Parts: sequence; C-alpha cells; structure tokens
Amino acid sequence: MTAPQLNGAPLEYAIRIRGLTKHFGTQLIFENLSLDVHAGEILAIAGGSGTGKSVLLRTILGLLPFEAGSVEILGSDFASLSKTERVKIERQVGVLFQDGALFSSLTVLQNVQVPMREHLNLPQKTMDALALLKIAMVGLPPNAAYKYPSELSGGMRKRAGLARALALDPRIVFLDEPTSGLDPIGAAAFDRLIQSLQRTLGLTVYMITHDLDSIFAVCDRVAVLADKHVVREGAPMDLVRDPGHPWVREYFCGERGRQIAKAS
Ligand SMILES: Nc1ncnc2c1ncn2[C@@H]1O[C@H](COP(=O)(O)OP(=O)(O)OP(=O)(O)O)[C@@H](O)[C@H]1O
Repeated sequence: MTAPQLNGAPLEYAIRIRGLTKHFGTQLIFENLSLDVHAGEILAIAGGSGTGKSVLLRTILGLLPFEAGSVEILGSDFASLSKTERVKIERQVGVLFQDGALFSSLTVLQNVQVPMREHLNLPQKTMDALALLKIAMVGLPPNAAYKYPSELSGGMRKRAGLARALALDPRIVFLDEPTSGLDPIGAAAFDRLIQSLQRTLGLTVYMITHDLDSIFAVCDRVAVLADKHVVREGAPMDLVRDPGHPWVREYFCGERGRQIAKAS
C-alpha cells in the first residue's frame, strides 16, 4: 500500500475542516467546528440524532453552503477552486449514501458506470470490464451485474452502491451508515469488506455510523458531534477510557459499549 501523496510529499490530512459555522435559517447547526481526517485512516463520525452528521457530510462534499470557516479536501480548499479543479477533486471522492442511492431503472453494471460516463471517456467494452471488476471487488457474484436494484437484497444493494463509489478509484470514500438495516452477520461482513478494501487500496474512509460493533471492529478513530462541534476525537478505546463528554460516556461506557470494547 502506498501512502497518499500530494505533489510528491506524503499527505497528512485527507480532509481538514477549520472554524466551520453553518446555519439553516436561524438554526445554528455548527459553530466553529474543526476536524482532521488523517490520510489512510477509517474515521467514524458518531453523535446523537440531529447533531449534524449528515449535514457535515453534505457540507464537506460541497453540496451545502456554510457561512464561515474552511473545508480542505486532499490539500485543496474546495470553496476557492475553479469548476475544473473541483471536478478533479470530485473524481477522487466516492460516496455511498445510506440506501445505496442506486438508479432503479439501471442494472448494477449500468449504475457502476454512471460516474465513468460522467468523468471518463472510455469505450463501452473497457467500461464493462472495469465495472465488472468493481462488482467483484465488493464481493458480489458476476450475475448481480445484470440485475436491477429491486432484485437485490439490502446487503447486496449496499455492495452495489459501494462498487459505484469505487468506480473512479477514489482516494476518499464517504459512507453514510453503511451497516444500517443489515443483520449482525451481514453488518460484520460489510465491515470486513470495508477494512479489506481500505487496506488494499490505501483509501481514507469517512464513515457516519451508530454501530458500536463497526466502530470497534474497523475504525482507527472516532469523532463525536455534539453541542454544534466535535466534542471528542480519538481511538475507540481512548473514548471508553476517557469519555470526556456525557454523550460519549453514555454511548461508549454503557453496558453494550463496555462489552464490545472488552471483546475487541
Ligand atoms: N435541508 C435542511 N434544511 C433545514 N434544516 C435541515 C436540513 N437538513 C438538516 N437540517 C437540520 O439540521 C440538523 C442536523 O441534521 P442531520 O440530518 O445532519 O442530523 P444527523 O446527526 O445526521 O441525524 P440522524 O442521526 O438522525 O440521521 C437537524 O436539526 C435537521 O433538522
């Protein structure tokens, strides 16, 4: 695995957020929020319902405006980039939304090719071969390529969404609650898939999750959102040892949290 690079030098931060302030109308969502996502790590974003995990994801992706602060992705301040430069960065980012967000009228193969059609100029045969490779990489059988999303199980739809997120060989992958709706065995298998892809491809993974099993199984660090900013960051075990915030204590040091921590 090669370390991510920026202009030939090792890249320390895949994402760097400083002093982010965001409102919806009069509702303050983030106040002076700062967060580093280290290159090559799997970072979990945790926090209670309504603390802004999805809004932060959409803000980082440039889908929502903000009033103050900066968001740097792969060494570039997104807001200051020209359209062409933005597209270059967007190509290096893959996103798996919660429900997979697949186009229902397209097969899995065609869904995986959507970003290829948008960003690459390749012959159909090459795109077919590439898409089949991505579909195999996420552990789907070859015949899944020709199925429509409605013909797949929830777990298979997530894998198909992941194959699409990997279509352009991104350096950062954003996952929005990847194991929600999966049974524990399916969730553990998905965790292992994410970890093995991360290690093989040297990806940076930014993962919104409520799943303590996932956090302890695969995440290098956790950042906890509460009170309009990141209240705690660290390795999962560090949060158990020193929660430092009531929500973190309740979540990580409750009976279930302690059991999972002990077993991991
Ligand atoms: N488009 C929008 N317009 C106005 N308010 C919004 C919008 N999107 C989100 N919000 C508000 O922003 C706050 C944070 O929402 P967000 O969906 O990010 O929470 P979350 O932490 O992802 O919650 P959950 O864990 O329940 O999914 C909520 O109060 C929500 O109502």
